[in-house]
Amino acid sequence: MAKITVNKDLASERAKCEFNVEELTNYLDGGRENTARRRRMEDKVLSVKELRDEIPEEYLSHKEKYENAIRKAVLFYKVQKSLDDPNQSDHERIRNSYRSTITSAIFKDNSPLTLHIVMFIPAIIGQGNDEQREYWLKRAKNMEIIGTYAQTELGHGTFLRGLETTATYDPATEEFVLHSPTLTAYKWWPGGLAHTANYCVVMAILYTKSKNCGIQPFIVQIRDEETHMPLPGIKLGEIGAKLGYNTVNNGFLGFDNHRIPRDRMLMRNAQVSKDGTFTAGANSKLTYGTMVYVRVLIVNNMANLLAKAVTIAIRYSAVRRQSKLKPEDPEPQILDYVTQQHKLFIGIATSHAYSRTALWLWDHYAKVTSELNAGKLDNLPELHSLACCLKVLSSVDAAVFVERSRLACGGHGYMLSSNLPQTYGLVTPASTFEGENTVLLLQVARSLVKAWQQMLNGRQLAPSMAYLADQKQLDRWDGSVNGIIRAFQKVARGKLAFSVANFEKYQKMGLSREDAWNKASVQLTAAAESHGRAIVVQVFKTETDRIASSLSPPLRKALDQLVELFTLYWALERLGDLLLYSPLSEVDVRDMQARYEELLEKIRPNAVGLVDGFDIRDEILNSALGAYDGRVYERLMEEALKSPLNAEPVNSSFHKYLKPFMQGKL
Ligand SMILES: CCCCC/C=C\C/C=C\C/C=C\C/C=C\C/C=C\CC/C=C/C(=O)SCCNC(=O)CCNC(=O)[C@H](O)C(C)(C)COP(=O)(O)OP(=O)(O)OC[C@H]1O[C@@H](n2cnc3c(N)ncnc32)[C@H](O)[C@@H]1OP(=O)(O)O
Ligand SMILES: Cc1cc2nc3c(=O)[nH]c(=O)nc-3n(C[C@H](O)[C@H](O)[C@H](O)COP(=O)(O)OP(=O)(O)OC[C@H]3O[C@@H](n4cnc5c(N)ncnc54)[C@H](O)[C@@H]3O)c2cc1C
Repeated sequence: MAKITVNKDLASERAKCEFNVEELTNYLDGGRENTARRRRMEDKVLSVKELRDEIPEEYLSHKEKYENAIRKAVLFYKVQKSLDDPNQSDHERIRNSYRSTITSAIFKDNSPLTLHIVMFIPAIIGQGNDEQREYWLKRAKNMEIIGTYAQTELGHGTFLRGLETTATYDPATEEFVLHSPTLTAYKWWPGGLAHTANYCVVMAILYTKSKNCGIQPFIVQIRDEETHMPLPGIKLGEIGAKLGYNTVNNGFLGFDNHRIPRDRMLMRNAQVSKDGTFTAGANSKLTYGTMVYVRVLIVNNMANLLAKAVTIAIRYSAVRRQSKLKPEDPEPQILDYVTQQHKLFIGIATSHAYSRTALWLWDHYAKVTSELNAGKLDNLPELHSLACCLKVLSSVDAAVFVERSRLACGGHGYMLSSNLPQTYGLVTPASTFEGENTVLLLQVARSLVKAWQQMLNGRQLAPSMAYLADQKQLDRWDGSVNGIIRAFQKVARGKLAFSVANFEKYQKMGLSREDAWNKASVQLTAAAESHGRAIVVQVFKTETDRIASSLSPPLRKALDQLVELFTLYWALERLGDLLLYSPLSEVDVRDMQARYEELLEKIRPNAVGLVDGFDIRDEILNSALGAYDGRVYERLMEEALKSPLNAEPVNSSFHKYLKPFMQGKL
C-alpha cells in the first residue's frame, strides 16, 4: 500500500490527542465488533470501482445526474444485499446501520431509491395487513417493484385533512377510483416518483357509501412493469431542479379516475369490506405512522451529516494558516483562533448529542411499536410528541452548524469540491420534510398544554413530561451540568405556564379557542423548543454517563467535556430565558462564560482526534478540504482541473462573442 504523506500540522494535532481515537470510534459504533463490521461493509462497497464517479457529479447535466445515480443505486443495492445478515431483525438491522454513512460515498445528493427503502417498505410494514405484507413486502424487498410514498400535494403538504386526492369505493366492481379533481390535488414531491418508481403508497381521502372516511393509504401501480410507461389515467413527471436532492427524482402524479382493486387499500388499521362498509382503526392517527418512523430516523441522519461537515471544517482549520496572532510569530493555524473553536467545537458536541439521542429514541420507538402491535396505544401520543420535537431540534441545529462549518472554511467552503454546500443541501430540507418544523412544534405544544391540564388535575404525566409537575423551586444556581439541566426544565415549565396563561387570557378576552391558540403560538412554539432542549441535554448527559462509565479515563474526560460544552453553549445562548426563569445572577453568567472559554481551550488539543474518532473515510467525506491527509491545496487544484472549462485553453465563446464584442463588431 502506498504510504500516505500527512500534512505536518495535522500529524502534530494527532500526536497531541489525549485519548485513544480507536476507543472513541468503538464507543460511537457501540463496540469493537460493530466498528469492524461497519468497516468491512465500507471496504466491500468501496472496492467496487464502478460505484465511483469519473466525472464529478456537479459537471453532469440534470438528466445525466439522474441516469448516473440510477446506475449506481442499482449496483449499490446489489452490493449491500450481498452483505446483509439475514439473521438480524429489522430493529437490529436499523440500529446497526445507524453509524453507516457509506451512501454518501456513492451519492453527493442522495439516492433515487431512498424513498423505496425509507418510506415505501416501512409503509407496507406499518399499514398493510398480514396478507398484504406477505405479498407486497416480498416483492418490494426483492426490488421486483420500486415504490415511493405519495402524500404531499401541490396545494397541501402540512394539512393532511386538506388533501384533495380522492379514493372513492365502487361496490359494483369492488374497486377504488383514484382521482385528482384539481391541479392542486396533484401529488408533488415524492422522491423517486418521477421516473424511478412503478408503485407507490398514495395517501388519499377515502369515500365509501358517500361518506368521507379520512385519509387512508393505497398501494397503487403507476407504471407498466415491463415497459415502465405510465399506466392509463396516471400523469407523471419530475418537479424540476432544487437546492439539493437533485438525484432523488422528486416527482408529480395526477389521477384521472384511475381504478384499483379493493385489496390495494392497506388495511392493517382501517378496512373497507366488499359491500363498502368502513371499519375504523383503533386510532385514526396510526395512519400517520410512517411519518413518525422517518422522523425518528432523521435525528440520526442529522447527527451523521453534521459529523461529516465538522470533520471537514476541523481538519481544514488545522491545516489552514491565516493572519497573525502575535506579530513575531508565523501565521497560526486558524483552529487556534478561539472564535473558530467557538464556531466548530459545538458542532462536534452536537453530533454526539444527537447520535446518543437518536439511539435512545430508536429504542423507545421500537418499544412503543411493539406495544401498538399488541393493541396498547397509551404511549402513542408521547412518542408522536418526542419524534416531532427531536426531529425539529436535530434538523435546525444540524442546518445551523453545517452552515457554520462551511462559513468557517472561508472561501474554500463555498466550493462544491469541499462537499459542504451539498451537505447543507441534505440537512436543510429536513426542516421542511416529514412535517414542517413550526407545525411540528405546534404539535409538541399541543401535547404539552394537554399535559399541563393533566398535571393540574393531579394526573400522572408521560415520563418525558414528568418534570412539568416538579413544583420545587430552583432556589440556588449551582452551575453543574445537572443543575443547568434542571434550569432548562424550569425554563420549559415557565414558558409553558406563560403561554397557557396567555392562551387562556385571549379566550377570556373573547377570542375563539382557535384564534387564541394562533395568537399565543409564538410563545407556544418557544415553550415546545425549550422542552426539546431540556430533553436533548438530559438524554445526552444520562446516556453518556450510562454508556461511557466503562471507558478509559482520558476518553471519559473528553466526552464529559463535550457534554459540558453542549450544556454551557445552550445556557449561554438562552441567557434571557434562564435569567427569567432561574436564580441566575450576573456572577453566574460571567462564571459560565469563563468556564466555556476554558473548555474550548481544553478541547483544542483533542479537536482533530475527536473528528478522527467519527471515522468517516475520505471517500465518504468526498471533500478536498477534509481528507485525512490534509493535502488541502493539492486537492483543491486537482479538483479545479477537473472542470470541463479547463479542457481547452481558449473557449469557443471567445471567438463567437467576446472577441467581436471587444472589437466593437457585435
Ligand atoms: C425497512 C428497512 C428500512 C431501513 C432504513 C435504514 C436506514 C435508512 C438510511 C438512511 C435514511 C435515514 C433517515 C431518513 C433521512 C432522510 C429522509 C429522506 C427523505 C425524506 C423524504 C420526505 C418525505 C416526506 O416529507 S413525506 C410527507 C410528510 N408530511 C408530513 O409530515 C405532514 C405533516 N402533517 C401532519 O403530520 C398532520 O397534518 C398534523 C400536522 C400532525 C396535523 O394532523 P391532523 O390530522 O390535522 O391532526 P390534529 O387535529 O392537529 O391532531 C389530532 C390529534 O392527533 C394527534 N396526532 C397527530 N399526528 C399524530 C401522529 N403521527 N401520531 C400520533 N398522534 C398524532 C395529535 O397530537 C392530536 O392529538 P390530541 O387530539 O390528543 O391533541
Ligand atoms: C426534499 C424534499 C423531499 C420531500 N419528499 C417527500 C416525499 O417523498 N413524499 C411526500 O409526500 N412529501 C415529500 N415532501 C414534502 C414535504 O413533506 C412537505 O413539503 C412538508 O410536509 C411541508 O409542507 P408544505 O410544503 O405544504 O409547506 P406548508 O405547510 O405550505 O408550509 C409553508 C409555511 O406555512 C406555515 N404553516 C403551515 N401550516 C401551519 C399551521 N398550522 N400553523 C402555523 N404555520 C403553518 C409553515 O410553518 C411554513 O412556514 C418533500 C419535501 C422536500 C423539501
